[in-house]
Amino acid sequence: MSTFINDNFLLENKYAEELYHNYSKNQPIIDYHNHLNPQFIAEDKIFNNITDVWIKGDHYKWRAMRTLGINEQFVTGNGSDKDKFLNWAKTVPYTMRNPLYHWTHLELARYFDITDLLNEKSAERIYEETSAKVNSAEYSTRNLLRKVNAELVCTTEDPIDSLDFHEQLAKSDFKTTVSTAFRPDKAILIANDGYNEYLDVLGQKASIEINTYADLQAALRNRIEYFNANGCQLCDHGLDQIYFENYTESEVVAIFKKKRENQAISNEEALKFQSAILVFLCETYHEFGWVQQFHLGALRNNNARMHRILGPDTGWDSIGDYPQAQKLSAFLNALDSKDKLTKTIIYNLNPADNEVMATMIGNFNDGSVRGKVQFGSGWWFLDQKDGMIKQLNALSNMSLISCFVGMLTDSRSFLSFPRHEYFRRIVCNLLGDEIKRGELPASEMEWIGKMVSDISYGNAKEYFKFPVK
Ligand SMILES: O=C(O)[C@@H](O)[C@H](O)[C@H](O)C(=O)CO
Repeated sequence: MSTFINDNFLLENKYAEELYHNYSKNQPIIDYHNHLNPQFIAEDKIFNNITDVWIKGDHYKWRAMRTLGINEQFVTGNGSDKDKFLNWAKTVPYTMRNPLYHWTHLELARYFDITDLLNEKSAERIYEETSAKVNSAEYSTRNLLRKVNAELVCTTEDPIDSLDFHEQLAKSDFKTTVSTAFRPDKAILIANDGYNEYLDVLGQKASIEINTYADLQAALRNRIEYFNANGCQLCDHGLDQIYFENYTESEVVAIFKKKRENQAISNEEALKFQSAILVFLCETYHEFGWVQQFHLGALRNNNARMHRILGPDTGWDSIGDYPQAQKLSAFLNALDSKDKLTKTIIYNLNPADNEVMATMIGNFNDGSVRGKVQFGSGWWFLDQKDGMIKQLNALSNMSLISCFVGMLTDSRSFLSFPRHEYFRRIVCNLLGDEIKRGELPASEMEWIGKMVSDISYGNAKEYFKFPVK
């Protein structure tokens, strides 16, 4: 057995080991937010090689390779898949203390039973060994999900997307439920390039010509009904901050009219519109009983040159320093005041906002639902050991970690599910460490084990109430 990724990886004492092995390890995975491609699952795609399934689409790896000085040709460019892998292998030893180092070796161990370290020396052999397996029926997309005991995966779709693959999967005998999250940010961000062109497509999909603000609301509602009819129970927003400006309905109607007439709108007008449409959407989510997610604080597409070449979500984003508390509080209060605040998960990208979020959720946990408003797991740059521990500590210190719905991969790769194991080991070690130090009673192992089991699976099961196939 490798001395590195072994059965007690990240577990520093017997209490942590007992909590992980007896109460967490075997819990199924509910991956309630990711960016996986549902077509690959529906068609049960067999990947060409390890690069195809493990490096393509993974901007975490891309950033590390670029930082090491690897030419873009071997990151996202026209380099061969094998050369891209060899360059990734060369990079791995330099990722020590970045979560990629742990994730890489966890994934090689869990999917391929490879416990050797990945580096230039082992690269060729590991490429051949993993690629031969990946390019086989045993490693088809559905089998990759079966290997990790995934009970449910929730992809992320735009209102204009078709859910044909989700419909196909719902009718299939594939045991893993494949749901979706409704992500309408493109309909909100009125100042973005291509906004009117996007609305034209949205109108076609909803069979509603979008000329007025009321038309836009009708089209979005139409698509929410379509998503809901296909089992969607979740939405997702990735915004720099919550928008909550004072506006009147007539102002918003006039602003939208100006936009549809291709007139310039001011930043203030854009914020008024974004505030109004976001409230409309959230009131509709409440009507449909959905869970709403807000990913707040990313500073996106910072490298204009590379954004022009590669587009969004390709590794050129970073942590923003937007103010969050005041607008978020006013926004949640406005919905709560009308009894239209649905179950909500808030994720921050700036760790300076951890305590803001951990205390904010308490303002609207009104006793109506257990854990109604959640502080989401460490996201993006924070979904590593340090970031997860900080989020868990803030949540423990200022709310109830026992009601936490736990981990999600937020990933674009079908080999990322050991991130759930990574998270579960960290949770068990945090609690095990406090038991060892006498800060939690060792007499309550069963109770603490139940907490761990709930955070690993049971709380998400109860909170989302996804239908089980
Ligand atoms: O929700 C987002 O916008 C981010 O999660 C984004 O998708 C990012 O590319 C990501 O995958 C972070 O894990």
